[in-house]
Amino acid sequence: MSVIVIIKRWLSYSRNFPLNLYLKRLNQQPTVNYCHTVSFSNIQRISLINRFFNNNCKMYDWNNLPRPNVIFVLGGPGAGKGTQCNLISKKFGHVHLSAGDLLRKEQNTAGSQYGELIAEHIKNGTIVPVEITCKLLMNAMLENMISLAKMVEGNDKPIATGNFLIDGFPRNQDNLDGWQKFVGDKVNVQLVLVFECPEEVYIARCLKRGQHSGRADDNPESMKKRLDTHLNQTMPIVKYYEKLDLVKRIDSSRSIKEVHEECCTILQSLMAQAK
Ligand SMILES: Nc1ncnc2c1ncn2[C@@H]1O[C@H](COP(=O)(O)OP(=O)(O)OP(=O)(O)O)[C@@H](O)[C@H]1O
Ligand SMILES: Nc1ccn([C@H]2C[C@H](O)[C@@H](COP(=O)(O)O)O2)c(=O)n1
Repeated sequence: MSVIVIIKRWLSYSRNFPLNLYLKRLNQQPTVNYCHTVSFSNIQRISLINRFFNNNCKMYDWNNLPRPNVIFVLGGPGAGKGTQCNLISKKFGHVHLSAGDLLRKEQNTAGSQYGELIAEHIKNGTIVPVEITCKLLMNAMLENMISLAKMVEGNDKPIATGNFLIDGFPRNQDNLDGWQKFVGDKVNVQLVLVFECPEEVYIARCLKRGQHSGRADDNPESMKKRLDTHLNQTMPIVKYYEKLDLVKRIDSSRSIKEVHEECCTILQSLMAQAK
């Protein structure tokens, strides 16, 4: 290891000394460089994201990390977004972040100040304010970017770019506005995949899933509201991205395998263009 590399590592550590000390006190792994995967409690997450927003913590400034690629995944309730994201993620290595899953996790986190609010929105099929959802998404992206990034000797910046599938976002105008405000050009939105089925298929799938999912919204009452939200709030967002020529609509009433094959064709063509 050259002297320059040692000095760089020392500078990287000392620059983050207060944060490292803080994490050490909490028996957390200190964040010496970009290669560490760090797991934070909920309160630390919020504190870190605040630091990021205030741009106080250089370690977590996205300007120091490669600009990630994002594919948004939209579609009605039960369209198969989660199922297809899992398959894409296994085949192509994308990191799958589901806005709904992040919100449910936050809702179930003991002591979360947002728990009740999130529960109410989920039951009513309405959309949680973007400040909460965007913070959860950005924090999850940042954690993944830090663990994905690779420092190369002699290079000041890490090189590995994150490829993210963001499932169930942006769901309405508030989501879109918040995304533009907090994230904007920090990421490269490559594509919006939209999974579509006839309404009766959405309903049948969610009600069947409701027999074992334990979800508070897989019932006929919540389904009506979720479908209404999808039609009146999410579809205008799809139209917005259509004007930017970023949308691929996929008929997801077919078998899981058939839908996956179409996704693979789309992703392969995207990757060929990106080369
Ligand atoms: N192509 C398909 N054919 C039949 N069943 C499917 C298909 N895709 C998904 N499913 C089933 O439908 C249910 C809903 O799928 P999934 O959770 O992937 O949808 P989703 O769009 O992520 O739903 P939500 O937005 O409500 O979270 C699951 O039980 C899943 O196994
Ligand atoms: N951007 C989002 C995504 C989800 N929610 C809430 C409201 C949804 O009905 C619920 C379930 O999401 P799903 O698992 O179907 O993607 O979560 C939201 O408010 N904002």
